[in-house]
Amino acid sequence: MSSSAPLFDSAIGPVLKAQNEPVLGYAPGSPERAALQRELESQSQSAASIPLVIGGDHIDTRARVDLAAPHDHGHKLATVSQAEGKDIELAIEAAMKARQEWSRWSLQDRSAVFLKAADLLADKYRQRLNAATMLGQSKTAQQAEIDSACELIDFLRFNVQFAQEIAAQQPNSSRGMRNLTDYRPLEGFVYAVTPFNFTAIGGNLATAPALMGNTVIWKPAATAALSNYLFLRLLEEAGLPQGVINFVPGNSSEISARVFGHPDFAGLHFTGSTTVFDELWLKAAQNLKSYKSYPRLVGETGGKDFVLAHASADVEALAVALLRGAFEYQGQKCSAASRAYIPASLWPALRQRLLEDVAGIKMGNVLDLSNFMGAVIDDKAFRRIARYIDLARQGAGARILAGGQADASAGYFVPPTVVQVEDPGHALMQEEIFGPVLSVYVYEDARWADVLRLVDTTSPYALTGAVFARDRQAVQEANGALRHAAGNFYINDKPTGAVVGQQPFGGARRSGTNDKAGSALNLLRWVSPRTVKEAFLPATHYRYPHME
Ligand SMILES: NC(=O)c1ccc[n+]([C@@H]2O[C@H](COP(=O)([O-])OP(=O)(O)OC[C@H]3O[C@@H](n4cnc5c(N)ncnc54)[C@H](O)[C@@H]3O)[C@@H](O)[C@H]2O)c1
Ligand SMILES: N[C@@H](CCC=O)C(=O)O
Repeated sequence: MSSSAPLFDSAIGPVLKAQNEPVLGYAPGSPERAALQRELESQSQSAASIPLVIGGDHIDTRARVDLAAPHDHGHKLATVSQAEGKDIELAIEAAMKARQEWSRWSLQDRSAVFLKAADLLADKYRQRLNAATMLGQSKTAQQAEIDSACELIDFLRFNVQFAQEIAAQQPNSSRGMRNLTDYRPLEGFVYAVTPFNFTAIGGNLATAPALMGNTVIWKPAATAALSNYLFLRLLEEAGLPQGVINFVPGNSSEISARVFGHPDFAGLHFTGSTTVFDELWLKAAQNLKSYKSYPRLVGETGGKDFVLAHASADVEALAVALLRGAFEYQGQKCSAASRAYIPASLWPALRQRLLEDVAGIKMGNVLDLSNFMGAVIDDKAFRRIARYIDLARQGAGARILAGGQADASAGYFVPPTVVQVEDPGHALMQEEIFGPVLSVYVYEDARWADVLRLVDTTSPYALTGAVFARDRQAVQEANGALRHAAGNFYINDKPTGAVVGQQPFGGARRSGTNDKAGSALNLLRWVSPRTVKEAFLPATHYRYPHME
């Protein structure tokens, strides 16, 4: 990197308009299916070794943990190096060193790295990253394609567009002066702590601050290390300079203690559970006075996402939305439909159609592409979900209508489970389960207004939600009454599957800071703008006209 590179970009060329990456279908006989199957076979042959990546060095540590396939836990996929205290100090040093040059690169030059990364992912790396996501996180071909290929490519391309639009926003200048906004990166490093469930989210949390000129410490979820490390290698191939993103899998608490104790900590880019985000926020607060600047804390967290049906809803569309919304990726999307409110008049027809479809769902090893569902991520998740199913089985006021028999003998399999509850305040209607469990409350049609209040007040979260109605008045009422109940609100569609550039994603209340991943709003959190005024003809005496 040259130190004569420009300090900031005020002159930006025409903004490149991003397009969403088309989703491939993987139908039998298609070239993408054959390529994916070859890659799955190749990655299944032997266990990978995943190092730390600090300042461009790939470091194998003595402390390591094994990573297994969730759908076949006897199959070891990788051994993952574990960062310890001194590694974190080195990673922070590397980030601060790389910052000196990276923060001076022009936005155009930084953008080129991420645009090249998007192109590499759309082509050479597409099936490699999809296969790693399928094997490591137990996604089907469709679920991997919309995540590790399309959503991640979209994040990379749209963020470049949004960053350029931000840079082009400049203040007015009047005669005798010029004014500029210099979109500086934060003065320090950013800590990206990422979840297991979306390879795209991991990639975005690390790259969005980097695009804005920051350097990053990336702590991936242990169970997503295979796909996340492969993405880091892709970034290296795209030309990301050493030390800009430092990859440190390892013990979360130990890593966080070092990071939050460092005076150059400038921002947290987190996605995961509400409990962990609370913990990290408190750590930052405890250390606040030791930081150079007030850190930016961005966290997208849990959800208890609803589907509310009005008596005018289309039953077929509702049934499909519930099934896909609740059970795709085993219900492990923060956006997953988890509580449903169904009018009594529709329930008999809906129940029949939903249970018939659920009975036809195929679940199993994701190497078999005919499966609709794989396994949940690990033993801890399996046990948590099983506890909720037991609550439904044993507690009064709940009845299991489908599923319920979880089995962890070969992989962590939890079948799609539908529970009907009598009490709309049941724990199954309030708490995030993060598994394939859909709780249904059936209400009297005439109590629509009460149900709107119930949906709004039952759970502390406010991430996604959907209303199904053909009656326009009902749509309007739900849209108004549930304005603060979801950051992403859907009308006659499932509450999952937000697309970058189309439905910017994030929720409020206990679902996070709602900084909308994959939008300009998020990128603005990673800059600390400086206003520059230059006077061409500065005043040469201090007196004003009224003094004459
Ligand atoms: N709102 C969103 O956009 C969104 C998107 C995806 C997932 N999620 C949420 O994420 C959760 C599921 O993902 P998960 O199981 O990976 O979440 P998690 O909170 O268990 O883990 C998230 C990350 O935090 C790390 N972590 C855990 N304990 C930590 C600690 N004490 N200090 C520092 N880091 C720590 C984990 O290792 C992981 O990297 C769900 O609650 C889901 O709703 C939210
Ligand atoms: N874009 C995804 C985000 C899911 C989070 O886990 C969705 O909208 O379903």
